[in-house]
This record gives sequence, C-alpha cells and structure tokens, in this order.
Amino acid sequence: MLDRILASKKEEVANMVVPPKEETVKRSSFVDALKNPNRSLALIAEIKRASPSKGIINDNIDPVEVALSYEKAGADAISVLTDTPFFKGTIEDLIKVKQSVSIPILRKDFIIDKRQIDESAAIGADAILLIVKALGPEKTYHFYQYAAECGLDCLVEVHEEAELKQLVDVFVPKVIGVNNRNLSTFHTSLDMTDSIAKLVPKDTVFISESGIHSSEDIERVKRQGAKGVLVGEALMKAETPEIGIRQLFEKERIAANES
Ligand SMILES: O=P(O)(O)OC[C@@H](O)[C@@H](O)c1c[nH]c2ccccc12
Repeated sequence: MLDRILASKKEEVANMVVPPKEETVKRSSFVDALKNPNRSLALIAEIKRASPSKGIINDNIDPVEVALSYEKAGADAISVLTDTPFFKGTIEDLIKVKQSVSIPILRKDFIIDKRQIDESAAIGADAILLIVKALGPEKTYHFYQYAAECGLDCLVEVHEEAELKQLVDVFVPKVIGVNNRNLSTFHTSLDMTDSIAKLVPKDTVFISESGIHSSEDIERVKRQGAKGVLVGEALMKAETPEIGIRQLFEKERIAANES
C-alpha cells in the first residue's frame, strides 16, 4: 500500500504549484509543545476523515470545530492529514485549522519532494512528518535540515528497529515516532513501541503513533517509555473530541484524584 500511495504522490508533486510564502504566519514550536505536555504524556490529536486501512472513519466533520475542541480539551498539538486520495484530507483543512488555534500543527502527508516542504511552510504548518521508510535515512536528514531552514520541526517516523538503527547512524532527530501500524501490511501492534523504545537516543522525544484506543493503551506505552502519543481514529470516533480525550486519560485523572 505504501508503494501505491507514494506513486500517487509522485504524480501529485509533478503537477503541484507551490503557493507564495505567507510572511505573516506565526509559527509555534512543535518540539517545545511536546517537551512541555499538559499531561504526563504529550497528546498529538489527529484530524482524519478516512484511511486506506479503515475506510471512512468520520466524514461528517468540520475540521475547525474538531481542532477547537482538541485545543480546549488540552491537546498539545494537532495533526492534520492533507492527503486527499487516500485520507480525504485537504490543504484547506490545515490552513483553516492553523487560523483557528494556537497550538502547533503537524502536516501529515507523504513528503517526497522538497517543494512539499516549501508548501508546508507556506500554508502555515509548524511541523511535518518524514517517513524513513519512504525516504531512506540520508534523504530524511536532508529534508530535516531543509525543513529547519524553513522554520519547521519534524516528526521522524520509523516502523522497524533496523530503520531506527540506520537513521541514528546518520543523525539524531529531536522527535522520533514509531508507527505501530505497518504501512505496507496495516498490521498494528503496540509491541512495536516496546521494541523501538529501547533504541531511541536519550534526549529524543519519543512518540507512539497509531492503534491507541484506550486509557490502558496510554498507560502501556507510557510504561514502555513513550513521551507522547499520536491518536486519530479513537478521537474521531468518540462521541465528541473532548469525551474521547477525557476517556483516553481517565486513568491519569483517577491517579490525580487519589493523590
Ligand atoms: O488513527 P490512529 O490509529 O490513532 O493513527 C493515527 C496516526 O498515527 C496515523 O494516522 C499515522 C501515523 N503515521 C502515518 C503516516 C501516514 C498516514 C497516517 C499515519
């Protein structure tokens, strides 16, 4: 599946027109937000209408309303899918969300070309996702540096131990995420967080991404060493985004009440 997405992205990029840089964008630091979370674990709450693995998740949303609810419920950052063919997200979603909240925005897409980094800066993203499996470690490094020149932070995503080992031989990013979902097979297991956690360099913020549905899952990845989580489906399917976030961090509230 990743191959299909990347092939479609290649075509998209060939036809893209990068919008002019918006000088008035006020960037907010993704890295700082993750380092100073509102809870014992940072929450990146995702706006995701659909995915190739789950089909339609929740098509009936106003991304601005969801973003405002995420911010109000104490999310530390918001991830906005901007890929249209596979995830039903749009660049307009990100532009509107950035204009409505003050917490940092991660552009979630498949970045394979530097011009998409220019575009991300122009539309107001604060950070971008770089997928090591799609880029390889060297290109990930070059894109990471170029993003920094554009004022953007990166979430560098790995899935396997070997990928992480190759990556840290080249450079150590400030934020590394493990995708608990294999993008080729869609198999999802929180065991991935466990195996990757052991290899993440000490000063790197470590994020567990995908397949997190309950407060038990949150406690589990926290025990495994994650400093943050990226959650989409569980929040998009909750009665409201606030209720979803409250339920995810229920154990934490109980612990706080008891002490
Ligand atoms: O909806 P979930 O299982 O909570 O997952 C969110 C996020 O981790 C997932 O959307 C994601 C992680 N890495 C990606 C790369 C591309 C597209 C999507 C993703």
